[in-house]
Amino acid sequence: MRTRPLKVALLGCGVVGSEVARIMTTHADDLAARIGAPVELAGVAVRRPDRVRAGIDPALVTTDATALVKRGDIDVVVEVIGGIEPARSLITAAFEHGASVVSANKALLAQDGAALHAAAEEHGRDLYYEAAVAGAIPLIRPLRESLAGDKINRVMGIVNGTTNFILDKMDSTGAGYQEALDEATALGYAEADPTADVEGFDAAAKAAILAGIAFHTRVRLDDVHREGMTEVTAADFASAKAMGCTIKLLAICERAEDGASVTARVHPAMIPLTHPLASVRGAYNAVFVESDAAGQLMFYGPGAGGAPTASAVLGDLVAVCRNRLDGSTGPGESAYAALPVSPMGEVVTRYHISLDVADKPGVLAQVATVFAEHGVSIDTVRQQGRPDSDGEASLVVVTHRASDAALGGTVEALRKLDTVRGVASIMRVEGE
Ligand SMILES: NC(=O)C1=CN([C@@H]2O[C@H](COP(=O)(O)OP(=O)(O)OC[C@H]3O[C@@H](n4cnc5c(N)ncnc54)[C@H](O)[C@@H]3O)[C@@H](O)[C@H]2O)C=CC1
Ligand SMILES: N[C@@H](CC=O)C(=O)O
Ligand code: NA
Repeated sequence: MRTRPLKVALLGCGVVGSEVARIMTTHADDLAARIGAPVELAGVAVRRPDRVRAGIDPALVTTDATALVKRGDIDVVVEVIGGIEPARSLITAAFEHGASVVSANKALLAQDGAALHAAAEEHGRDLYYEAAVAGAIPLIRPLRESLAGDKINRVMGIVNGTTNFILDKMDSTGAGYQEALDEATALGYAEADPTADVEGFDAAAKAAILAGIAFHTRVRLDDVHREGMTEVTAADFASAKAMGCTIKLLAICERAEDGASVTARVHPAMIPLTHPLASVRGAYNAVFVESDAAGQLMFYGPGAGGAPTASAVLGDLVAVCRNRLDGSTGPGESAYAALPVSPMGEVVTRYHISLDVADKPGVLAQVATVFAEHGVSIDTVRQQGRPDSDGEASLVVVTHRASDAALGGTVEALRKLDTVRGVASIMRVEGE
């Protein structure tokens, strides 16, 4: 074993960073044995230097992250600050000054992954980010390496722990949205600003990363159709239950049937209780991968939280350190397929639409005609009168597979009917 240590700079010492530092210290001997050289925490960049950080030598702590990455003797920079800046400049400077980088920053990778990969390649260094998607779950490496010889057609999963925790609480305990969100924040699952979680930005960033790797195509955050989960109500859960379903915030990346394009989207969806994703509870994540040769694979585990995320960071750290010792680098970006990313209108799936309608003869026929005129085939219709609602009824329509554009046209036309008083909810139905 080499005795001269590999030097690691840690940027950020929050939920994830503090766990990375702890594991680096408590598992130092095992890490050294696995890498073939000791790894030394050479500096820790923080924003609040006065905070007491158990197990971290105060002499290592600095508020000058830029000076730390530019020191020249750093082998690996671990970026767990989050956000776009200063993380992007720090990572770029790290490559320029000879370090490889391990990051958990999905927001940055979804926005600027191509440029960062190019910078890593230019300087002959690694950029690894297993923790950026689905926390501890090994997913990026299996997609990039284990499935490199297969053709991936679909990646669908629950990739945000906070929203899964909230939806699960709302479904199983009847908790309110805010109560469930507060608990997720206290447990360290939610981002500093939970908007990123509940509005689907976090899952969309992960979908962009997954689609890019799965389809060997550059997919950016802006290419991902995104709907959050803040408008999911107790009534939606009741409708889902009536259909034998539950509601999950899903990230779905698909190759078109003709193979000529791809789509990536994040939105709440009903899935049957019999589907394996329905039983993913709490802050757990799970991702289904469908490929030509392997068939269906499922990856499951903790997708958020300090220690689980640090596990993925440490796995990358070991891999990157091994590469440094070998003088090699791991796989970089693979975007050779360069498939176009189609808009949401071209996505084909099933829909659950809940309408408030006038409870009088002929309404059902009128509604059915609108669906037919837009080429959307109805699977089931359920009507129920509402005793408290003065001549109104709820009409729940579940469609066969139709394009999002056709469904959009249908809903627009339905809203124009006098007998349709309102569209209470529209939800996609997946996993059947
Ligand atoms: N918490 C989780 O469950 C997961 C987090 N991640 C990602 O890991 C990264 C870190 O997340 P958390 O640890 O949860 O966030 P956090 O907010 O707990 O920690 C970030 C730390 O960086 C510090 N910081 C901010 N700007 C800095 C600067 N210029 N120099 C030095 N320190 C600075 C902050 O003071 C804070 O302590 C993010 O990219 C996040 O998306 C990824 C997977 C799961
Ligand atoms: N806020 C994220 C953390 C992991 O990426 C989540 O809740 O999944
Ligand atoms: Na992961």
